[in-house]
Amino acid sequence: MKLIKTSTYEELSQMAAAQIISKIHANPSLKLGLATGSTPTGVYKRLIQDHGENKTTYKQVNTFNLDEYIEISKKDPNSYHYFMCENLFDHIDIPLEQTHIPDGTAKDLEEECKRYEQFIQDHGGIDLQILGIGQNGHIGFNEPGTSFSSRTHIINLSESTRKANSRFFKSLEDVPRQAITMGIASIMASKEIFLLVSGASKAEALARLVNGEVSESFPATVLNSHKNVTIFADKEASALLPPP
Ligand SMILES: O=P(O)(O)OC[C@H]1O[C@](O)(CO)[C@@H](O)[C@@H]1O
Repeated sequence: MKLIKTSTYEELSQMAAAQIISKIHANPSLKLGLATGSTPTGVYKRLIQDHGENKTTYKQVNTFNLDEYIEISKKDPNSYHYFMCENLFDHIDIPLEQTHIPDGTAKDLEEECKRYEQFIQDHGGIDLQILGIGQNGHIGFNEPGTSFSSRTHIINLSESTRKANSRFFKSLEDVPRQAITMGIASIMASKEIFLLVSGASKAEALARLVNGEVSESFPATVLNSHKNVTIFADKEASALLPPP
């Protein structure tokens, strides 16, 4: 794993965005895996800014999001569909039909998981996956204990994840109890992974990922066995890492 430490969140976002943009220039039909949550929003802002200033085009890019809440309509401001439109898709020239997110309102959710997994494979897989990390080590919505061989599946959200995400909802009660998420094996099948880690609240998780043994009890540790991972971490998130 390559670790890039930055002084600030702004620098982290700038550096990760610059690398994503250069990959799109090198491969205009990049298959780009996307994450939600607070961490990647700085990167998305810079992609939008660069699209305005330098006209980087997304006309041939396909995006694949990691996850979506179950039983939240796409029009609900708390859905990840809504989040992605607000934070990225509505501000760049990507055709909406080339943006893909699991459908948490599908009638047959098991079937939707199978469809989404197959769909990614039919597109030749993900070239570059952007990831955040939960304080409990979750990647996508794969909570501790999720099998490393899991493919896209339905997950029961842990209370700690629901609590962490309740900041976006009116109350904890409103936070969904389930989501569809790409599995660990689906994420690991990506050719390259950028993990974005920001803030003191993620310092322990990052230290455990970097120093710890690979264990299903802390899903992100699986990244130690991927061949092409870059971690972008700001100063606060790096605080508990051993000195170089
Ligand atoms: O960037 P945040 O908001 O801390 O979220 C971390 C992770 O948690 C999730 O939002 C799910 O809870 C992931 O999608 C994200 O990568």
